[in-house]
Amino acid sequence: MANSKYEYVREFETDDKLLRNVYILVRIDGKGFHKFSAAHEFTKPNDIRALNLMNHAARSVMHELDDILIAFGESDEFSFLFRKSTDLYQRREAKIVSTVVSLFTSAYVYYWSDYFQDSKRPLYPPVFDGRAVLYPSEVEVKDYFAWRQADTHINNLFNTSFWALVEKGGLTPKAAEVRLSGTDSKDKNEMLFTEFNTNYSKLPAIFRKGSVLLRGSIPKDMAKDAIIPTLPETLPGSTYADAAPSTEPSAQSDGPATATEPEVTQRDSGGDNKRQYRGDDDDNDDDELDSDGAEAKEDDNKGSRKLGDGVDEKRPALKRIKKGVVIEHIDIIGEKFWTGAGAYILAPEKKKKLKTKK
Ligand SMILES: Nc1nc2c(ncn2[C@@H]2O[C@H](COP(=O)(O)OP(=O)(O)OP(=O)(O)O)[C@@H](O)[C@H]2O)c(=O)[nH]1
Ligand SMILES: [Mg+2]
Repeated sequence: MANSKYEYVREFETDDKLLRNVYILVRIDGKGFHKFSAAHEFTKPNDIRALNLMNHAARSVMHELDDILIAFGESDEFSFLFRKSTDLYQRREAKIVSTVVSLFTSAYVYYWSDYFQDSKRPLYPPVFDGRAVLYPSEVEVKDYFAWRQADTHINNLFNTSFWALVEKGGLTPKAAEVRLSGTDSKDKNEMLFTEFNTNYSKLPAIFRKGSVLLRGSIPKDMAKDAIIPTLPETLPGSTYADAAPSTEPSAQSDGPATATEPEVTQRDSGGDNKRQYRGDDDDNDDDELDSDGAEAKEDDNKGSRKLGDGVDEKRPALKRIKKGVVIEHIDIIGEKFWTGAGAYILAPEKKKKLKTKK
């Protein structure tokens, strides 16, 4: 296009390239989801439809952007970690963040009715914001994800306790808050177990641990936009303690166990965390191949992670697999994850010619 006299305005654009050779973490968060969740009658404290929809939208982002290594989601937020060497959009911050946010939001709306089956679309357009943070080393990356999962644990235990007191115990929101003030994790576990017959460690792992999206093996015939299977036992109307037990091997069979939870304790002082919601409502992997171009094949499940909620032993053997995005609800706090399922994330990067998308 020929230059025009107006073109000088381009000089006002600033360079927003992110530093090279450091991890790029993009976190998106729902705007005003306190209101959005109330307007759409999300079940409390966790709505499995909403969580699965978030996971679906995040999976769409990972399908589109190959350089995302792992994503972690809870509540109305998702974090995406890009490989250190990514050259996506020449590392221009605005393009990276806006693409992630836009893709996530459009997928959230696009797939809405697959999860909220009684409505065609949300009552109003949901909004997500986004930011990019740079992390120089593995230490910060591990601590970042530990921070988010600890947040999930703290908030979910609080919310589960709070709503048990309100919905089952008949307390007012204010009284429930007072009751929980000054309690730690152990106190809340004990209260749930003795007063509400709820073993917290047996609640579905998706609620307690959030969702971890990894690059892994999925069934050959699984479509890119496959609907994420719901935990049927958590629907409908089962807001907390009635939900079916998690089948993790580490879950304990009786007693108010805390052993499977990350080592985080927080004494509640009454209201410093917005995610602890207190009910004041009145105010392209489809044909992805291995690097050598061959379709991956396995005789059984050995050596591959499986899709789903960690209930591996109940799943049929995957005769034919391909690479895709696997959704797990596992501990990412601690070395076990980073040397096991997540080992590929921080492994030295293979030298390869990076694609540059514009
Ligand atoms: N009932 C219910 N509410 C949820 C669920 N997931 C998220 N929410 C709501 O979404 C909120 C997310 O927390 P925040 O991101 O801190 O709150 P926000 O209203 O989105 O505020 P901003 O992010 O600052 O715009 C929670 O406090 C809940 O009100 C869910 O599964 N069930
Ligand atoms: Mg929010």
